[in-house]
Amino acid sequence: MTSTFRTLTVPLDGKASPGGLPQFLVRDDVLCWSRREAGLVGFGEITRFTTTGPDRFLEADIWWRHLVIEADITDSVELPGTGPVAFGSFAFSKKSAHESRLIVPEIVVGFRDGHAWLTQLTFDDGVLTEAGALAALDRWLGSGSASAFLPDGDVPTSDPDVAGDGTPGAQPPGAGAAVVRPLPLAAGATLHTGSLSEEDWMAAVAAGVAEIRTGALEKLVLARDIVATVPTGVNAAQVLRELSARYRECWTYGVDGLVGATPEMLIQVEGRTAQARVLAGTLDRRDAHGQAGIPMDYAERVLAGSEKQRHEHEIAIQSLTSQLAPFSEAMNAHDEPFILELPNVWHLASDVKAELAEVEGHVPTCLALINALHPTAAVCGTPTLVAGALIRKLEHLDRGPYAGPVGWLDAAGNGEWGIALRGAVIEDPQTVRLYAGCGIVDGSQPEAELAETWAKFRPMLESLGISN
Ligand SMILES: C=C(O[C@H]1C=CC=C(C(=O)O)[C@@H]1O)C(=O)O
Repeated sequence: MTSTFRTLTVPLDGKASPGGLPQFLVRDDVLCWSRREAGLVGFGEITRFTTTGPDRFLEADIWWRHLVIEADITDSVELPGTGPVAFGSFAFSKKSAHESRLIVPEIVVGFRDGHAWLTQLTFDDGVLTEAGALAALDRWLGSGSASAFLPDGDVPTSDPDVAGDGTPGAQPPGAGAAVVRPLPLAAGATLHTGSLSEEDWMAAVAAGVAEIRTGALEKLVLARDIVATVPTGVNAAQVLRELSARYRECWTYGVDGLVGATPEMLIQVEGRTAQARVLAGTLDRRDAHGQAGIPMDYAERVLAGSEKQRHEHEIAIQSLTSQLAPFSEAMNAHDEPFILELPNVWHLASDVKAELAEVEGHVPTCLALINALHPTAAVCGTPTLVAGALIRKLEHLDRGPYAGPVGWLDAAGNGEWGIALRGAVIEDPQTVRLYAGCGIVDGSQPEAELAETWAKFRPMLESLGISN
């Protein structure tokens, strides 16, 4: 690649899009990071970096820094997420065959704090203009309406080469804004066993508990997969819209076939401030009759009042804060965890905030932090190496990107990276592999953990139109 990497960011009129970012989730191939009405949506791809192995985060960090250091950036908005941006997804395991990736889109639409913007990214020669960026957005949306988002209402002259060049399969931008209720059921969809049958997975949980009782480790997270076959084809854009409408406390992600809505923030970096949301401790909101009738005070008693759940949570916070400490000047975590209410489950949650320290004259980038933080006890266990080895022995599963970091980063090192939970990989247009796991400690019951995996599959099953 010899041409210069160039980007242009211009403001959009957020008010012209009252539905915010989910309105732009109109294509199955969008790159997505969204929470409530804010976030980033990417269209197209101008380059990508892929890698495997133990140094995947640092290799990606170096690649990205090299790319942006020479970039020609015009940015009149100047917020985290403006200018050059890459979306990424990383394998959970350093031994995984799955490729970790950073993808640089051609177009990004961003919303945050009442601001909206559009970025065009390119290696091509030629002048980047607001009109050209809007025309490119139109092309991805398959419409001629992007100019309605200009702050002053001007209708720019579109680039005649690209204007009106609707992309096959795209829907008009408004098409995805409304949430369809009740959820459409996918005709003929079926579910299949993944790597392990339910019985074999429960045996693995029992083996994990036995190992914990020997004192070899304190906590272990065991996951399993199931496969959904959807003969009518998976509508990824619809899945993303459903997840972002229903799981408003979560971060909805879509990167190269990996889709989901995670409640767990691995690390969010904005300038010198880093934040994380640590979860551990789960209670299904459905009662024995399948009704979501469990009251909050019951959840508080069972989660916050349970020694097992508190212990599991304590281990998760300890694992994050001890890894973050060397990069921080100051850190605060609430003494008491809070109850996070999601449509499917309750969680015991804690938010951690750190003021980042300069290391060798630089604030660490989000990928440098991820390199130190991943895998946390919430998805692996404690001690990490013992838990990791046991996961490989007991799960019989390459987790791929499940439970790995997923998110975005910008040229300044800002970014948001969740842990890819409550998600799935769209393996082909009719096949989706769903993943869910549970923290296992002394006292964990295999049947209860199996039931918990079904509660954690629920967001994806519902958004795919499969009821359980
Ligand atoms: C491993 C998963 O959840 C983790 C995050 C929150 C609560 C968890 C738990 O209570 O077991 C898990 O540690 C998953 O959703 O697949």
